[in-house]
Amino acid sequence: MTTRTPLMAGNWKMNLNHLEAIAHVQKLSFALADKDYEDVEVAVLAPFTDLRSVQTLVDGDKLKIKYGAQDISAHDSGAYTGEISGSMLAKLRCTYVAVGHSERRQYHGESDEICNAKVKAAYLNGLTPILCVGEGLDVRKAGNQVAHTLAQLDGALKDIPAEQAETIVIAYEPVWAIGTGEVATPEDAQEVCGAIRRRLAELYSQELADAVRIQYGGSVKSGNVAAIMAQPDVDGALIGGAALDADEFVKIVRFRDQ
Ligand SMILES: O=C[C@H](O)COP(=O)(O)O
Repeated sequence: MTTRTPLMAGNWKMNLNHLEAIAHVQKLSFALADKDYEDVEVAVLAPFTDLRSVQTLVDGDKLKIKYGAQDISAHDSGAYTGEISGSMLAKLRCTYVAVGHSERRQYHGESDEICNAKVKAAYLNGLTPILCVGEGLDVRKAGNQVAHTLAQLDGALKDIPAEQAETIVIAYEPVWAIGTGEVATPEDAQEVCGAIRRRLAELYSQELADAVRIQYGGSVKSGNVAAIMAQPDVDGALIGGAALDADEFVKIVRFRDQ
């Protein structure tokens, strides 16, 4: 049986300037001990303007924490004002990049086609995409959460070969649970995460599906993380608000103690 190392990733969203980012990562690095990294991977997804500072700190202090960006351009380079390319992120030695977060889909009109292009841009530059999928409240109320989420998955993975897809991270984030304090029940999370894994097996292979990490995101806190992580198809969390509090984020990383 495949062992999947849980990935606890803090998505800072549009919070923490580069000075605050340094202080925050330092606080995390002091609080986290080597043993915390033994069976959990820890990452932060920082604003673009923080990444160079985070890189310098991580490199200089040889920290085990990984870092990445919250978005990536679908384009390689050129006249795309305001965009940040995958090669720029790779140059900053980012490991991860979020693709298709619901806030990008909602406020920036990102379609599954755009997400697909961004997943391709990430792989082209050696970055690991954290592909975000999940349904809104109306879809959930209609009971269509699985079909909706799998359609997003299919769209974003179009023409992505198995040798790339085997490293992807999928974050299931029901939109109605993001930043609302409204956490999905562990059973809600398992229902969709399990369906995502089964779809990966259909699209690729059971072996690949067993290797891919699927996170849950949406109002994750130290008080609810253990029950969510106890679900068989949940391999980590994408944490928003609670990741801005270093002490709380460390408790989430130590979910086995909660
Ligand atoms: O990327 C993180 C998610 O949007 C969850 O955010 P939240 O933990 O503030 O609900």
